[in-house]
Amino acid sequence: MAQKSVREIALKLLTQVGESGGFSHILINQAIKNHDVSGKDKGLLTEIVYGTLQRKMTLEYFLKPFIKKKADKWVEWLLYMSVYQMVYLERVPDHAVINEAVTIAKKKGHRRTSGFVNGVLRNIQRQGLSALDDIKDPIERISIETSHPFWLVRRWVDMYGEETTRQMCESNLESKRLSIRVQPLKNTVLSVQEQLREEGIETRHSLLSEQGLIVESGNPLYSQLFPSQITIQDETSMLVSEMLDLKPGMKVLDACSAPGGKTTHIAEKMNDEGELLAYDLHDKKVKLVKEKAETLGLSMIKTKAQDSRHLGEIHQAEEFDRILLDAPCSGLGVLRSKPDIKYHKSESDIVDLAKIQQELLEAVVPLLKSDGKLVYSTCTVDQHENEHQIKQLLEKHPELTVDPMFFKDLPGACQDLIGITEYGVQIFPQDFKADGFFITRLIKNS
Ligand SMILES: C[S@@+](CC[C@H](N)C(=O)[O-])C[C@H]1O[C@@H](n2cnc3c(N)ncnc32)[C@H](O)[C@@H]1O
Repeated sequence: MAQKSVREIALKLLTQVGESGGFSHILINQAIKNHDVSGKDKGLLTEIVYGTLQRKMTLEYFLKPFIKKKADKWVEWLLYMSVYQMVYLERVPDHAVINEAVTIAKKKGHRRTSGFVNGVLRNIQRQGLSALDDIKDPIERISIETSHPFWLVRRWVDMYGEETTRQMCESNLESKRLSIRVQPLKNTVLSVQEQLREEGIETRHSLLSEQGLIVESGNPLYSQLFPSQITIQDETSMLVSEMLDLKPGMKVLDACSAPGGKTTHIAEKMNDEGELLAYDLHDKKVKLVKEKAETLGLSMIKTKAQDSRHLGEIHQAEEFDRILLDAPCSGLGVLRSKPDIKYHKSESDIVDLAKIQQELLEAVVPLLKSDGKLVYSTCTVDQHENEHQIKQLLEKHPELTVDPMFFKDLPGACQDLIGITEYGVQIFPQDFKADGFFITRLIKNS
């Protein structure tokens, strides 16, 4: 496929997800399939789309002095992706980027539009870009330089300090590294690693889960082992089920289970023996969990559509040995793979989510057996949704404590993390170049 088409596809994706959100690698994979994008064009498409989304605010800053009038959204995105290539992709010459942008503008708009695009990009080429050094305020500087909204940077600096925030924001600009989880009831990690190597996929062992492999090169989505013997899952996400202290035969509740990454991990860790009830809000969502379980050949998982805030109406008190509440959250730990989230979330979303998280916690606590353990996790970096939730819950429930064994059970690689507090562990995206997660384990004392 000619590069021209790749950039047109990139523009379509960017205009679509840049405005309305909902970006994921699935969308890119779909576009690759639908348009039959091949070979190195796949890499270019992925790089342009992720890179432009990840750096949108920096690109806006660069473009601002050159745009004097309001342009259509698609024209703005065309300019963003062109400047992205001019600044960050060394292998693509500027004149090729400009010619391509002008061709797309001609095809999609009026002659005036292509003249405008040509003028803006040529002026940038001639005059150069505004220096980021000109931004004196440290929060604004991090915000523009790493393309994170001002409110978010200020919030993170208040919570974690300037240095950690800068590291986190810079780390969010890196490309996402894939990791996989081996279905241990079907294959061993060593043999999977060997089979992947034969398929040209190099991996190394995860430090966070004995079932985990980090992909160093190659694409496991094209492996023969996918999806029945390996699951794509971030290694910090794997750590969540690792921390549940599971044994075969237990009765386990997964209150927010879709699409089922952690549910299936739990079943694998329990040897597929015992009871595992997996809930989520809608039929469509629990269907994903069911399908994932079937694909991996796991039979212990029972799924049902259910608002877990009302689980007390269908379950007895003290019914479960283990409970996982992998709560709905703002997702600020996964900005590397879903960069659109940072432009669409607001502080009021965090307040709303925190309310639901507390309601979910309150609903599942009575269902936990005496001496039972509850893991609370989110894929976000925000004290309000994480540490504060646990603090608030413990104040209301003297029967609960943070399980002291939780900290001992954390893998060696986590022992010195700066995110460890009395309430659990906040893993930052820069810690393992993986998703940011908060994880804690509570125990109900008899
Ligand atoms: C972080 S995701 C769970 C991811 C899942 N544990 C996994 O590893 O694949 C949070 C889930 O909570 C679900 N959810 C939100 N509110 C809920 C509620 N009141 N009851 C049950 N599930 C809810 C969402 O639909 C979403 O699928």
